[in-house]
Amino acid sequence: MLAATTRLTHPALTWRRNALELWGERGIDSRGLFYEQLDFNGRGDADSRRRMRVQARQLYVFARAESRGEAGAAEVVDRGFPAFQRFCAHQEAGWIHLLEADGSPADILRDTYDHAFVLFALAALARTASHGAQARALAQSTLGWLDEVLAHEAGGFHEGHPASLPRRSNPHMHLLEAMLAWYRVEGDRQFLDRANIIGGLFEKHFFDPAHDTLGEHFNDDWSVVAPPLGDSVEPGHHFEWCWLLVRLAEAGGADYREQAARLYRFALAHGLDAHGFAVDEIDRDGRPRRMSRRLWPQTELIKAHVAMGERDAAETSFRALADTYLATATPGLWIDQFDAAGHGVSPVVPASTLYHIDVAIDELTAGR
Ligand SMILES: O=P(O)(O)OC[C@H]1O[C@@H](O)[C@@H](O)[C@@H](O)[C@@H]1O
Repeated sequence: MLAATTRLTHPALTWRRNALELWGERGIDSRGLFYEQLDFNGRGDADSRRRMRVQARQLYVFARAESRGEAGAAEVVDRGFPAFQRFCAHQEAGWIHLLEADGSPADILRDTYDHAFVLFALAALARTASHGAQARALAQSTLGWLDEVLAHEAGGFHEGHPASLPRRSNPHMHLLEAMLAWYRVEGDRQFLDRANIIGGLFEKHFFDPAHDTLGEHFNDDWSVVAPPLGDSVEPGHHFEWCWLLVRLAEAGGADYREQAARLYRFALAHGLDAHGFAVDEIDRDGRPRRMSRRLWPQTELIKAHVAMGERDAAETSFRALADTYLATATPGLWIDQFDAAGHGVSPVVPASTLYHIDVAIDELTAGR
């Protein structure tokens, strides 16, 4: 049974403990592989294929919980980390994209976005007592392989190996997140340098100063692809980049806080619905496209509020999130998606909801 050993002063911490208890008990199978999803009664789906990125995200969450001293988390990590290495490692190098339910490889694509989450999880594992050395060694080989095989001659990284188009800003955003996490753990300048390089890509290619928007999809040479992909704006990504760019500057890296504020303001002005929830997609003129609203853009909204120093707004957004997205049947479950009319449309709870909520709660409660 997972139980908090710290005092729970913010309601968000109680909700996180509920989530950790549930996912720690029900969200991992006898082999140590995490389920993709639970149903609203908290039952895992043994027949689903398993995406590597979900395994990495769950490992991140439980490694962080172990470092905070939450009872039971270390056991989950002790089961999950060896299984991750056994099932997800590619036989040559890197990490495969997808597993069959029986654990055999279903897609051996090595995807850059996925690898960002491997590095992010390894940074959290590096802080644990028993897995630090192994996590450091794996991060070193993963980064080396990324540089060797996935680096693109026009800067940044290919989408994956084998390479595909369009290229996206999104994997680079999560690599920035991972490099900042490693810099926090090691204090080693190479990680800040890597984070700065991604910041440079943001400034040069991803940020559109004519619109104050973030580009999502690009050709090989970083030119923006044609609409509709080329002018798609995801408010959630505006908030997520805003948060990370502020953290980059605070870590002593390059300072893109002005652009971060412009992304934030654009998404606040055009990317929220009448209830203040972040919608899934608009265009670069601020016109609505997909007015559904997943959970993750809401967690990014909270992180961006915190990064911008808007504490009251962060608390208000978190309360609205809890009022609407917390599932009532089983404590610890969060609804993943509502349609434009406000009807819950996710029939199950994806495991990644735990990661999205966990990072937002860390930000909301830091220093409180
Ligand atoms: O669909 P899941 O796996 O929950 O991910 C949800 C979202 O996470 C965010 O951090 C971004 O990377 C998004 O591009 C992604 O769509």
